Amino acid sequence: MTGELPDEPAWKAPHGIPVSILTGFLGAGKTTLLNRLIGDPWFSDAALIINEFGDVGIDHLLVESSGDGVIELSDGCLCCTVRGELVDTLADLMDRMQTGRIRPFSRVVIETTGLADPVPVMQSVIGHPALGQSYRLEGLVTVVDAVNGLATLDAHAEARRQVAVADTLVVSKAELAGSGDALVERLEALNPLARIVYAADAGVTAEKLFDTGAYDPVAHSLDVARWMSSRSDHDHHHGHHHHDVNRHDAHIRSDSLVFEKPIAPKALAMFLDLLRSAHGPNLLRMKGIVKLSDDPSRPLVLHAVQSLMSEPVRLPAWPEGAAQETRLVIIARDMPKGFIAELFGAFVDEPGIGRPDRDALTDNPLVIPGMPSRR
Ligand SMILES: Nc1nc2c(ncn2[C@@H]2O[C@H](COP(=O)(O)OP(=O)(O)OP(=O)(O)O)[C@@H](O)[C@H]2O)c(=O)[nH]1
Repeated sequence: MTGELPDEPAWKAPHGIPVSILTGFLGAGKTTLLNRLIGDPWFSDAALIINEFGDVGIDHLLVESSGDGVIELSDGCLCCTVRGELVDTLADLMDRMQTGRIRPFSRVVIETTGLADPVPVMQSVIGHPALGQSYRLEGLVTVVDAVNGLATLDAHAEARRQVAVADTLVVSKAELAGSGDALVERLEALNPLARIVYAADAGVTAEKLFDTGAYDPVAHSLDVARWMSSRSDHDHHHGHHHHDVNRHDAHIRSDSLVFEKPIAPKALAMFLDLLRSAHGPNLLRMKGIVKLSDDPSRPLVLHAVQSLMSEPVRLPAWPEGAAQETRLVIIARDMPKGFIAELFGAFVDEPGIGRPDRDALTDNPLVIPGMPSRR
């Protein structure tokens, strides 16, 4: 779970119960959205973790309490509140399921409070040694209010982070806001990885919202092709000018790269180690699909939140319609322009003028102790 690359190029299916996180600033419309979706059959084998029962207004759905604060809704969804640390709640749910005290669930949705920084929540899922065996991070959904969204993004760093690290952005209250173009443009600039949907769109079902297919792009219809294509290409061709549109967003930047030649697994491992040790705290989100030299027909999918990387998944084949080349998109704070391409180039390409060379980088005395450099 700490991001070791698999030694064997075997197909590796994702494991663990998928955990989706729903966030959004105060009053953005998280509860309204959950209320609409909770009747979906998708929720019947889910466990929903919320902050307070009152928040979700599910009273009409309550049937029975299985004791100690886990309740079962009439459609089967299990519901509980966070008590103490989130990791304890997740561990407790798993324990109860395994000991037969609550009915089995096959997915988890966590609604965070409006002011929460979602990164520690995500890290508590993928960074926890024991929980990481039982759960995997499926994705982060952030609700943004079309009426107040721009002002909220201006005023609150937490709101910008919620947008910057999301897999999916849901625009609520669009019917009250006229053209939401300025908001959408701002969201795209803050996070070119995310797909943007409208809360009022009837096509937005629980399954479509929460199952990102992040780790299984062959079975799902193509999260990878989407996040690696349209808007990151746009980003390429147009440089980064729209990152400077708003001074508040100036230090959150995305950087992406495309690389055609297959990459040696070792070179990739070194690149990732160095990226995380040198840039971990500022790295908000990374997604990538990598063409490895051991078997270029089976790409590796990478996901990271800050310095924590989910276990990489080796796909059996390239997603249909996706170009068969390595693509990495990184969203980071205070990242020098072109940093990723420079660093990547040092590991996979010939070192060039103005590009740090591999030996110099791996000898860097500033590399965090304990981070293997695998020379
Ligand atoms: N018109 C309209 N109103 C909405 C929409 N979504 C939410 N609202 C309203 O916005 C207000 C806040 O919505 P909530 O769903 O409670 O927001 P929340 O994000 O759960 O709020 P907190 O729990 O306080 O963080 C409520 O009055 C909702 O009725 C929407 O899509 N359209």
